[in-house]
Amino acid sequence: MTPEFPAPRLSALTLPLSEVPAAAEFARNPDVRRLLGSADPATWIMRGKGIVGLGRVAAYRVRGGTRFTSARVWWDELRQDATVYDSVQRPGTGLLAFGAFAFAPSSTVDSGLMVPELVIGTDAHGAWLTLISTGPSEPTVEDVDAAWRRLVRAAPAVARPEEPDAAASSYPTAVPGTLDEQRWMEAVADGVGMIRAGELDKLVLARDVVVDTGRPIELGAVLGRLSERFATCWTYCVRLGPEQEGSEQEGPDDGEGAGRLLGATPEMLIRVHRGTATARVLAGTLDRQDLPDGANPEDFAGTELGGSEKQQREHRFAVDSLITGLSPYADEVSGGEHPFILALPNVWHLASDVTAQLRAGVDGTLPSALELAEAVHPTAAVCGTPTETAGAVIEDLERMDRGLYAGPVGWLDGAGNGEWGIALRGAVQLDAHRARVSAGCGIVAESDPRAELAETWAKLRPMLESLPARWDRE
Ligand SMILES: C=C(O[C@@H]1C=C(C(=O)O)C=C[C@H]1O)C(=O)O
Repeated sequence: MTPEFPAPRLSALTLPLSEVPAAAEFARNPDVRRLLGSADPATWIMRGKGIVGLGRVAAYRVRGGTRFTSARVWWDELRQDATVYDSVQRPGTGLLAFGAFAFAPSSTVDSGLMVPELVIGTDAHGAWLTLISTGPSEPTVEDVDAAWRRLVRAAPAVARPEEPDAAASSYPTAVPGTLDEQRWMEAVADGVGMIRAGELDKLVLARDVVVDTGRPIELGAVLGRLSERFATCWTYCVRLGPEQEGSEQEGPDDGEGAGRLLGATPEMLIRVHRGTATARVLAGTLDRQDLPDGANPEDFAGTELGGSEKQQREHRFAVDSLITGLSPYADEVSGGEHPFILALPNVWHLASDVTAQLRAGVDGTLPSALELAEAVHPTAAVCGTPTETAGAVIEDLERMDRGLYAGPVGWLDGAGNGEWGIALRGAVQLDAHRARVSAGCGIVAESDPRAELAETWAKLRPMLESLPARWDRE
């Protein structure tokens, strides 16, 4: 069921932020988190840098096994027909789309891309702004100014958590989604049995909970809180489109936010910047709440993760799957031999950074970030080994449609650059005050269902604690 959405003709104008009069105040401190008070932002933020998209001029939604290919065809057409004026020329400048893709080809949830009207980006070299409009005429600086005034609303102040960080391992406002805790642990036990029987090597099983915050979710505050607390993760947010199924037109925002995907992921599926691909593979987790009193955190994580044969093996499956997916596109793939420990506020992970120099294909062009995201998704960090078997077992045991959870989320530009994270540590908004939050764990032969359940709570915590965030208006 692939709806046909004609790609519109677009024009894009990218300027250094300093050349946009209306943005003069923002340009003095171009921390993109300051834009989070704006309506319906799309985000990709790490340490206050990254990309925020406001408004939208085009969107494409698709389902099924060809979701990546269809989206790429749509983007290629749109990009070839577009007129782009870009005096900055860096990854993320010029034409840009945010996107999210369902974990499974069988998902009944839409995947797709959406092109914002205004893009504000910052990287180590500076800040820029892109205005994207429909029609062939070149946008002017006056148009950019007008769009800024219309779309940008500064954040009120800092985001604060509404409730103190809960130390408990369960949350009264979170009710089980598809499987309750007991049935999910039974599914894990079944998975362990299949692994021990030699049917597969590794399996990632997830579960979902539904959170009701009791009043409208303050999106900007939630994103502000996530990006502040999980500064070394990528704070993502994208809403692919209006909620009417199969509609290609941008409808009025129903104000409910249904379908919006948001979170702060520590895992980079694939980043392409000027012909170099990089990935951060995670697998192997330790809850910080398990730190014994008086123990040294680094030593504890080093022993429990670095020194654990089970965790190292779990990790290796994930690295190998990434390298296998990437190798056909690269002359050389390096990294992953010596996993390091990534410390996050809630957990420690075993992590590997992998780098590849991309090779041009038969048509002489380098693969785009989206092409590579398709090639490497799903890695064994979120699916298992072997991939096909694990995918089928997941559907059977989890009994839920993962939707956008654990799928690629991120952005791409007109030159093929992009960053696609894995949509983890996130939620999908169900309506104004409810969200579905999902988390999973790698299962191997030695896995214990109760320990895996505790691990899901550790991974759910970032969202459960951030969803009630409010802007501090004092
Ligand atoms: C599946 C999730 O996380 C993944 C699984 C991990 C593990 O099993 O140790 C670690 C990081 C992620 O690759 C999740 O956060 O939901």
